[in-house]
Amino acid sequence: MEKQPRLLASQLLLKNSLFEVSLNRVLLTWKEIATKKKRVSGGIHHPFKVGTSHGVSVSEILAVRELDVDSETKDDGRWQKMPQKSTEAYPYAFTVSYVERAWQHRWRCSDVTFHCLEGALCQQWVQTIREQLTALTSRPKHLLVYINPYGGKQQGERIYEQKVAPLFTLASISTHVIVTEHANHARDHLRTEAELKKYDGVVCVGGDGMFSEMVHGLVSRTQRDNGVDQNSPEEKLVPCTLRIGIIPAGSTDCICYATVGINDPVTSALHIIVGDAQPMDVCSVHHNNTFLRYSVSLLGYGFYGDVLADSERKRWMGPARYDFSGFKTFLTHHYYEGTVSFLPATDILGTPRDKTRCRAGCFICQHNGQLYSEDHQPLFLLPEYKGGWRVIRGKFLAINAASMSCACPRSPKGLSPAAHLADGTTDLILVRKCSRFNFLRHLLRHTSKYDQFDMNFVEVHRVRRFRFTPRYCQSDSELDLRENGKRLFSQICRDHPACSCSPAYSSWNCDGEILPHAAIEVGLVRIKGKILDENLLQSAQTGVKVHLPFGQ
Ligand SMILES: Nc1ncnc2c1ncn2[C@@H]1O[C@H](COP(=O)(O)OP(=O)(O)OP(=O)(O)O)[C@@H](O)[C@H]1O
Repeated sequence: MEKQPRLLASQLLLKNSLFEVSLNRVLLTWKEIATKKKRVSGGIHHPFKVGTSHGVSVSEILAVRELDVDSETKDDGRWQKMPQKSTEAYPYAFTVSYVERAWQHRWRCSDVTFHCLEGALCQQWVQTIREQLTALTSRPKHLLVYINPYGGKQQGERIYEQKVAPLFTLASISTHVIVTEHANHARDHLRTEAELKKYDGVVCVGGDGMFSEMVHGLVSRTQRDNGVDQNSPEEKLVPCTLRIGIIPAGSTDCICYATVGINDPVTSALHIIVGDAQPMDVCSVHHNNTFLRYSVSLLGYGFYGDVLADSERKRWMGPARYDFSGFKTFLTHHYYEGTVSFLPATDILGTPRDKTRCRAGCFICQHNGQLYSEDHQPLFLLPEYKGGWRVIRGKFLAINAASMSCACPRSPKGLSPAAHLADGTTDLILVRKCSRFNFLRHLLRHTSKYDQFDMNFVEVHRVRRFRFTPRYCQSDSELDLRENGKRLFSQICRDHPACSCSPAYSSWNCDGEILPHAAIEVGLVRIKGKILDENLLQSAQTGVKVHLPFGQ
């Protein structure tokens, strides 16, 4: 790495020991100076070992502030440490708040306070560090925050006020906070009223449903402002300029978990503050050339659709409704007949069953993503688009399209562990009709180290587009009259699951929302941002810049 010129270097006091503190454009470092008389005065324990160098990347410094040493040590009646002689000799101090990487992808805010001999030196340090922070252009300064007070355990407001707002204040981020009053409040506000030019990003405090509202609001607004028709699957979408941050406060928070590696509001807030971003693939779902929804994680028909439909009727149960409905749906063991057509992604690196895992700076995403950059020819001109469709008819317990691993705390490797966040594909998983026992084996493998695709009734394809048509209709609106009797009968069966007959239709679970149509066509659009976090793909921010939708 190129050696950076030093901006400042001084000997400063830290926890009663002298440190050589140095700053360049990239790093703030401090190293204890080994002297015979190591301690300047009386000994308190400190965690820094002599001679060990400590460093924090400038991009992970949250704030710097001058400290009023007098007020820090004056007697206000509360318990406090005895004033140290050393701080009398070094009466000026500044504190640097920075990101500390804790365990399991968890980030925490840490402080380090340096004491100086002179006030001018202290101010110089504060000013120089502030200048470096101001130069970081990817950091947000003004955020629009939506809180769902009813998501998850209904703790959204408390989580924001107690854990997130103080960090935004520390980092000098101004916020406009809206507590939603009804479902789709955030989506509609973003789509119509929000003065987006005033903000550097939008943040949702809630679960996957709230994130989905933000995606729909922002993407729709951008297309409308630019005169783009979302109903046409061939239409090239205009990129959004704002990013979306997620503070997890929902029931499953699958998107946060899959992108950050952990569901922790403080970690997510810190990722937002330092301006991390992660590109994401987005599926657009159409029915008869009418746009229905976007999906960023799971599109599930059959099992996951039925679980959602049942759990929505049991919202009063809280997060436990998913367990209850999951168990109930497993017992009903309904399968659905239909035709799945899909366009395999043949020009890409990686397969759904390889051992790769998407990480920040993922090579596969970068390589495959090149295909979708604006500099390349439209996808529908690629040879594979001409007649490359495959068709599978059958009886399915589940049809799932995973645009990301869909990892969550219950299934840490996810529905499709090797799926990529931003490679322009989705993993289509078909689970054919099988015994309850085999289906249970398949489901349990999501929570174990065993391959959930290594079963003869399961197949997985990495695809660019797919369609599904249920057996009993050409399309939902062109129902075959002869089948009407079956549909009616199936509805009765659905209402009375003791009957062993399977209903004709399931619902699509689109990122936790029910879709009103069974017959759908799915293509991918691209939401693009940039990746700054080096350890993992994980970052709380999603750079919302939509690129190519796929054409036929
Ligand atoms: N004020 C509100 N009142 C009622 N519903 C709301 C309100 N604000 C948002 N919603 C809706 O609540 C639904 C669920 O919200 P959210 O995703 O935040 O929590 P969750 O469903 O518990 O979590 P997850 O989606 O992660 O399982 C969303 O679809 C959203 O549209």
